[in-house]
Amino acid sequence: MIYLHLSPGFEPYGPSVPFKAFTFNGGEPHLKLSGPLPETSVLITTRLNTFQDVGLLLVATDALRRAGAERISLFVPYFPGARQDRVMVPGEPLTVKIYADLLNAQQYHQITVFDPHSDVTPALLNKVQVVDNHRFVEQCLAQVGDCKLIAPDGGALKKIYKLSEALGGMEVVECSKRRDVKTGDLSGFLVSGPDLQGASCVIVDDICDGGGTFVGLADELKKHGAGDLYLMVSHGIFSRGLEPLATSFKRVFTTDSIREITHPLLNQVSFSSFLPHLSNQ
Ligand SMILES: O=P(O)(O)OC[C@H]1O[C@@H](O)[C@H](O)[C@@H]1O
Repeated sequence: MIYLHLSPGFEPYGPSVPFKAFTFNGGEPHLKLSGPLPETSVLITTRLNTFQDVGLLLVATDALRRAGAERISLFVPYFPGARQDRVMVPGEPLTVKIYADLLNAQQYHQITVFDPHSDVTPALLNKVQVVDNHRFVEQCLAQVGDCKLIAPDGGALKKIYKLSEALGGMEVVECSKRRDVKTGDLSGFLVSGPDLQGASCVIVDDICDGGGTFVGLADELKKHGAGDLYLMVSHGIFSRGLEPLATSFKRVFTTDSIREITHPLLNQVSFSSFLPHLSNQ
């Protein structure tokens, strides 16, 4: 097995394929392998945040096949469009299916995704392997100590109970989002379950985008007497930066599935530490 790392930061574990990638002045992605392939089995690792990233992946896949690769697998920790996994109102696209169809057409030997937003992503992909968040959360919890797991909404419950079981039965606090009946906008949270007085709490979710969900939930947990608050999200988009989270959370944990970030509030776990476990796929 050899690697082709399309995104910086997913450090090679074992031999990797040298290549040069660039974008033509007109905006088209291009890539050239720097020599013959030493092996026919290749694992491509990549971040896919934009259609441009997908374009580079497709040209890389084609270049590998033309160079003799027979078994190409893909590791794409953050699956793009995964939140647009249903058409809520007429006129919307089903974005996750567009990406899934494009990748399925490449006939990868296996596609590995990390903690996808919902079951729709793996359902749409052929030959998919899902890496759950258990190892990531366990690694982060070692730095936090005794705490309760917070499920931010009903959709997160199934996953968080599996996580709790994997971690030896950690206590789960169930929360649910309250929405304005007219606009559907988030208006607050309901927190139910054990006494939180002075307890350290860890909110676990798949994605932090703007962070509004978690700041709102943190406020509610504080009203219930919670102690130190931590946030663990598999995919850190942080579209408003980390600052809005700084007053609510003692520490934020994420992976480098979206990009590499350095911030005093943040602990970032690199996928380079997970890649060894994928090398036999
Ligand atoms: O409040 P922000 O960070 O924008 O959004 C994060 C929430 O939006 C959902 O898709 C995620 O699963 C998470 O619950």
